[in-house]
Amino acid sequence: MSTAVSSAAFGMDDPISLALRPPPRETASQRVERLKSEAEKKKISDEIDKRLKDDAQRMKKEKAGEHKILLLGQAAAGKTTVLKQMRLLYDKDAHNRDRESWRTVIQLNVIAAVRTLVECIEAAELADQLEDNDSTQVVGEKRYQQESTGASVSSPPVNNRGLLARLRFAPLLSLEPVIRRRLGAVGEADDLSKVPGAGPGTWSIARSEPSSPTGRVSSTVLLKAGWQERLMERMRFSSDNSDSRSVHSLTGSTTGSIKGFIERKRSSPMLKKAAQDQAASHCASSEGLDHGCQTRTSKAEDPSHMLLATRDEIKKMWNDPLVRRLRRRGKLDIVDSAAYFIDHIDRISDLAYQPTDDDILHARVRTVGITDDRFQIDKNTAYRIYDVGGSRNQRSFWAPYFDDAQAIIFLAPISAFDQKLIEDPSVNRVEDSMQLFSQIIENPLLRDVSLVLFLNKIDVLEKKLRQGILVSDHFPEYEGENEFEEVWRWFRSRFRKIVTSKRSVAPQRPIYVHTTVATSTKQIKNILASVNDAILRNNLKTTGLSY
Ligand SMILES: Nc1nc2c(ncn2[C@@H]2O[C@H](COP(=O)(O)OP(=O)(O)OP(=O)(O)O)[C@@H](O)[C@H]2O)c(=O)[nH]1
Ligand SMILES: [Mg+2]
Repeated sequence: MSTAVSSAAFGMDDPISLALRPPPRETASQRVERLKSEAEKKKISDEIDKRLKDDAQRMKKEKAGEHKILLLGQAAAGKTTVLKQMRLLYDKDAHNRDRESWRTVIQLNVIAAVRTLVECIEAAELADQLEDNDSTQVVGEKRYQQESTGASVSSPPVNNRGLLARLRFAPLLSLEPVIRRRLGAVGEADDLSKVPGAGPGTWSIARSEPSSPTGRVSSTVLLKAGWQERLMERMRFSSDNSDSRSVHSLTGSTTGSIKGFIERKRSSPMLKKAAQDQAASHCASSEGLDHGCQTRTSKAEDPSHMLLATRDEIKKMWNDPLVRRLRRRGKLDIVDSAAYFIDHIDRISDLAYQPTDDDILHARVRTVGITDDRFQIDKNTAYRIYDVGGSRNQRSFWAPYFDDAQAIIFLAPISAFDQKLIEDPSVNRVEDSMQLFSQIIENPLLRDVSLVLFLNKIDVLEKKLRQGILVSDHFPEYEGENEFEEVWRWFRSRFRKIVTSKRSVAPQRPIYVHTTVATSTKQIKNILASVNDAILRNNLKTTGLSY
């Protein structure tokens, strides 16, 4: 359909060449106009060619029984968890092959959870101290008055629980960057173009990803697609070479950081004693130490040994009255799976620990870029699943994958009603989910795509409501009881309203809504079976909304 026909291909007096020949005595401005119009026609022609090619490809795939499904939703919505479920259900061999690599991620998840707990204790104490300072000012004024009358007032006690916890867990926490490096993790603010294997183009926008607005290191780990293969490769390499040099340099820095920390805390006799006790017990707990901490063996940088040595302390901290209070009030800024892993710390810290299927489903790795997996569902059907990174700076990479999709599974974690986006702390996470869902259903490219909405993490929602966290504190327009069934029905009605308001975009498009716990294999298995039916039947254009 191209209009740029070469005169070498045809004689100058054939009909096409004659039609394309510039008019005689063409002026300069006419020539510009003509070329512009030709370029315009070529662009339209190319678009039609591409459309025809895409349609042909799509028909070929459909004929081969392959269905393209996109997993969409904000960060931590549960997209990768659904993908893991699919792997567990439809490709058990691949799931089992990956098992070992999840062990390291789970250990990192636990260590990051411990760090977050320590930070939360410190923050809570700081807030208490600031409050105390305010009252000290009042006390000071009173003291002045009382001193003048001969009475005395003692200053309020300073609590050091946070500092003690940081000290106690310093050896364990110092492993976090080591494991992140070992996994090839990408930092929140890292230049993704430097990630091994990251190509240009789709990665460029991700470079501007800001660090957490709180200034804290993210508790989740950012890994690029293919991390499992790379990790297994590295593990094989290190077991072949048992690189003692890197072990020593790493443990050197671990020891250095503990010593530096102890030095800085020398001013407090109570902390000094605790630090010395802790350093001594840490040395004692790392077997094979012939010459004290100076010549630590690799066990000091082995997360398994470190978790084993500190598991009772972790349990103690988890059950500390302050932490319990923060947990009860929903003030613990910790990932959803942290509680699961700490509850299973005895098993996870066992030296022979092997992750179970449930552990793998709870492990948290943030997706960067887009992953593409193929599952053979039965003899005639295959799924090609695209799992995307959900944070805001990743969303611009989704559009090229919309082209020939047949179904979208959109995940909205309604348990996040009391949380803000990491990327923008002024935005409520459920509001963001609704906005994103709205953008997806009004996208003309997705007019013919079956939509399946998972209102996810309802187990977490139920727990939060039981803890007394009020929906109306975050959605003042909510007037119902703070009761599970009423709350999830209300959120579902909010999403339904979005569908109704955008109905004109695709009046016949089927949309299914499920309340889900993505970590529950039994539930997801049933729901995926119905998703499968919906895609295969493909006769829902007449059904309209179906809840
Ligand atoms: N309790 C509970 N945890 C869930 C549920 N769904 C997912 N999770 C956990 O939530 C965390 C985040 O889930 P992911 O599947 O990694 O989230 P994602 O949507 O892929 O996030 P990005 O990759 O950052 O876009 C993981 O630790 C999951 O185990 C759920 O229904 N209930
Ligand atoms: Mg993911």
